Amino acid sequence: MLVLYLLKILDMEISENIPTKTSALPLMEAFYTIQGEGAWQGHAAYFIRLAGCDVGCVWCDVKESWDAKAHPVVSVEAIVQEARQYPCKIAVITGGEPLMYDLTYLTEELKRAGFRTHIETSGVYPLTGQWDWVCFSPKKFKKPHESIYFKADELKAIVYNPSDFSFAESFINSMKKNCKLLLQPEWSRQDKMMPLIVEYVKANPQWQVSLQTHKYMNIP
Ligand SMILES: C[S@@+](CC[C@H](N)C(=O)[O-])C[C@H]1O[C@@H](n2cnc3c(N)ncnc32)[C@H](O)[C@@H]1O
Ligand SMILES: Nc1nc2[nH]cc(C(=O)O)c2c(=O)[nH]1
Ligand code: SF4
Ligand SMILES: [Mg+2]
Repeated sequence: MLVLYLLKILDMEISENIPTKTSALPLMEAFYTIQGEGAWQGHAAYFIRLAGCDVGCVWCDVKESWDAKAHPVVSVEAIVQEARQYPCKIAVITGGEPLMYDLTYLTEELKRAGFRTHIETSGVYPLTGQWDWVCFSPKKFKKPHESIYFKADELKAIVYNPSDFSFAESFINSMKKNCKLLLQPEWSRQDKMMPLIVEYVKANPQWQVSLQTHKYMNIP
């Protein structure tokens, strides 16, 4: 009885100390551009790149984002205020790994400002926030959290070597029925992997090709 009472007090103290909303986030950069990848490729979008990632992909194209402490913590209000200056209706939250943070308040405020909310994630942390589009890009370096499978609208697998086709296939039975299936070559291995991806998609037409088109357009 006494033990239960102590546990209750402890629980109350802990819950009182947990902030109810994450009102500020480490921000590496935010920029207005064209979504270069995936199902929404070609649409104007405002990108919000949160800092911090512990997944450790050897080929990550934004390693400067990994150390959250190297970037300023910015209030959600300031992030959304900046976003509102642009005419697009899509806000893409990326990183780093954005799901390291509770994104409930950020997505509430973006929606209140009239944005569609899209996320780019490796899915290794539980999904928080209200999302109009979830791009799940699984990584061999860290196992995804199971909350991502049913929520993902797009599975975007990166092809760095031929074993990545079977890695990509290993997820499809867990995904919801209408989830888009995309294969994207790792940028530095494009020349080697592109012919394999083309043949794979021709033989397995449930998959589509995704390219990092912004890198060809020389835009952020
Ligand atoms: C930089 S990550 C940030 C979001 C999240 N951490 C993730 O990995 O999904 C954004 C997207 O770029 C992809 N990406 C990162 N480096 C890449 C590379 N060298 N070539 C191709 N795609 C890459 C990721 O797989 C992910 O889909
Ligand atoms: N233009 C553009 N499109 C993107 N799609 C996903 C990106 C990302 O880094 O998450 C990205 C990016 O960095 N730039
Ligand atoms: S999970 Fe995303 S941000 Fe983190 S290392 Fe991998 S590609 Fe980079
Ligand atoms: Mg990028």
